[in-house]
Amino acid sequence: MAQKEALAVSDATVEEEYASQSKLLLEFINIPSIDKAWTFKSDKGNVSQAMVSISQANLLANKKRKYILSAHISEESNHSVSFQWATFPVEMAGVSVIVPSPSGSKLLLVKNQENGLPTQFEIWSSSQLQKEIHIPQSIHGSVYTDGWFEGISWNSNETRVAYVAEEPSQSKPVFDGSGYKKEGSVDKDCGSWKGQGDWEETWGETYSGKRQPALFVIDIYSGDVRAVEGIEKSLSVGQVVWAPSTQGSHQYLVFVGWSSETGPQKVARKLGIKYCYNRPCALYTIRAPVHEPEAELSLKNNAAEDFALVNLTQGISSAFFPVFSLDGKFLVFLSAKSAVDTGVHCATESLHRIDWSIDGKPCPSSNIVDLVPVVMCAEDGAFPGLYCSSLLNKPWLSDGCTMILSSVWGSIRVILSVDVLSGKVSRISPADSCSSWNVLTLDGDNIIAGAKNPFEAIYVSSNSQEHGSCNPVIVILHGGPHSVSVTSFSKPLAFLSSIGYNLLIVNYRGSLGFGEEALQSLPGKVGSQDVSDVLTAIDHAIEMGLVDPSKIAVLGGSHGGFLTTHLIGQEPDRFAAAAARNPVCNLALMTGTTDIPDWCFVEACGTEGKNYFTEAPLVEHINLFYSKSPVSYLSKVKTPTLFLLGAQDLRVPVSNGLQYARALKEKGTKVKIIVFPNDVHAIDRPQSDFESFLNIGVWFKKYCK
Ligand SMILES: CC(=O)N[C@@H](C)C(=O)N[C@@H](C)C(=O)O
Repeated sequence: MAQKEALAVSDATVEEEYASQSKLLLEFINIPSIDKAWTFKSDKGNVSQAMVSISQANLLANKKRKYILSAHISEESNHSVSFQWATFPVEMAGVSVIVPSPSGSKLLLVKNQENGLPTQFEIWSSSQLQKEIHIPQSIHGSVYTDGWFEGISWNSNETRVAYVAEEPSQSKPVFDGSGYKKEGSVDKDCGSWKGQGDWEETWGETYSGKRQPALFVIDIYSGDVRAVEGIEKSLSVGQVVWAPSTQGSHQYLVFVGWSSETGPQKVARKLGIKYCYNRPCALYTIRAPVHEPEAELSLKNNAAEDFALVNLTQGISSAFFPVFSLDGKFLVFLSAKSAVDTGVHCATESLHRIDWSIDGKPCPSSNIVDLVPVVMCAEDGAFPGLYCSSLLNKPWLSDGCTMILSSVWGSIRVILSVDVLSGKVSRISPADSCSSWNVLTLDGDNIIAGAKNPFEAIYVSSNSQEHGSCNPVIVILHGGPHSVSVTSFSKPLAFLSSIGYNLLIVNYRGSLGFGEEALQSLPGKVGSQDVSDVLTAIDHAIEMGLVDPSKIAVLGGSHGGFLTTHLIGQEPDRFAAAAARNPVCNLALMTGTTDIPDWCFVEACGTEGKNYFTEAPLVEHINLFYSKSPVSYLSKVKTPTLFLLGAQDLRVPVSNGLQYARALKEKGTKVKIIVFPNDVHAIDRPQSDFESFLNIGVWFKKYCK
């Protein structure tokens, strides 16, 4: 009876915790995020216009609401800049992506639609809709707006747009009561059905069901869409831009191609590409198709080699994010050659230049100039190398040779300038600022931005310590493992801080932002070096009086979940509570089910693992994977652990977390499992994000007060 009463009291407390924390969490979830920004020149010299694309969670619809907010930017005589924001934002319902034309006089809106409906292109002028074009699925599927294959580019005279979209679907076999119906048979009786046809490989996590990305060009006046021909079938394409051209000369496109047939593994398989910069890729150029009525004429007047595909970066294993200089004289691009060559999924990048001849034909033997090399080990806080997740499409200052970008430097995202003639890199954001800076866009020469240790940790105090005693701490561990937590605002972390937790965010060795040597020190030592770095950071914080050793919780996703489950197994008395989002718990199970089996080999065996990778692992590798996994320490775990799992995760399939959680349950450890049936690896659909962090907050309040 007494036990029943105690249970009822604890249930009521938990209910209250859910009610009060959910109100607070909603406040954070509703904070809008800035996604992109553009600026436009105005007639008045010191004034320009800004357009900012913002998104906000719409929990009821379980989608993101997108809207646009505009501003006038004026530069005063003392060079200070002020923004006059429009009174209200305007919602962009149903819009997948917006792309202003180079002069700013036209705006392209792309609306991808579901259920096989045509993709809609809308061209707007400053006052009205000028043209609406519907592109049926027989021409192409959805336009790619994923930030990786994505590329939508206006030509310089603003008559055509090149873009990346899903190739049209393959025809499916048709059967009826008497068997197979031959293709093209027109008999439309109701006793037939469509079969599945051949299974097609995809690029894995977040690309499930997506068809191969292919190149198209649309004439915005006639609405005529042309597929770009001459690109081999095995090449997935993305990030297209128009090459500069002079009047009368042919127009070329430059784009990135990822082959699914080559690569170090020599397998005809597309391996997962999301968060994986180690997939070989190159820059290509090809002549843009011409539209009616010139098309037929042009074909007659040209030799076949004029239309041939040219690989511009044969000498380097990776080339992406192509950007032409303002004068068109050079093409700058990023490379993840270190990731490709070592097999580590994300590594230090390098920046390169190709000198471009506007009049001549592009050639495969272009000289690649190394501008910013990979930095192995930065001395005394010096530049650690490039870690950029994107480039602006117009990153140039008015001198035409200074490029502005943001990159990670230690645990901080900084703004850098790079002189693309000399390769000189300078840090622009203040060296004494602990804040992370992200470049949104440039307005002339103004930058519009949102605000000898081998590893670092960021300590966030919830600022409510009573009588010298510490609030409980949550150790936060990023995934990857080659990724990084920077000092920027994070809604879920702000929420956890607001409910009374201090945060210890550890960038263990292997993180981005500290040079290539520290990054490459981890593969082969996962589950030991990274675990010991985290323990060192915790001990250091305890010594500094920042952490009470009896009140430590740990939270991590993916490889951060690997560390979370390793820590509660290797140090069973240290952690009062744990939460793991799509954790890697058993590499031996993961290798046969993930979209990146090569990752298991490289992280467990070291960069040599790249050469051992096979779809049919040897038993010695399976044994090694098991011994390096949290599952091998499972019998020691005592910490109450919450599991948040996305059932559609192709990266760390749900079976990894479920197997481990069920095994903990079997041995009597306190476990709570929430599976989100429609979520992928990131668990970031608004309702799932909300439910995840609410449960993390309540779980920690219950077990780590
Ligand atoms: C390369 C990769 O995706 N690794 C996963 C195991 C992982 O840790 N992913 C990171 C990006 C994450 O935070 O989800």
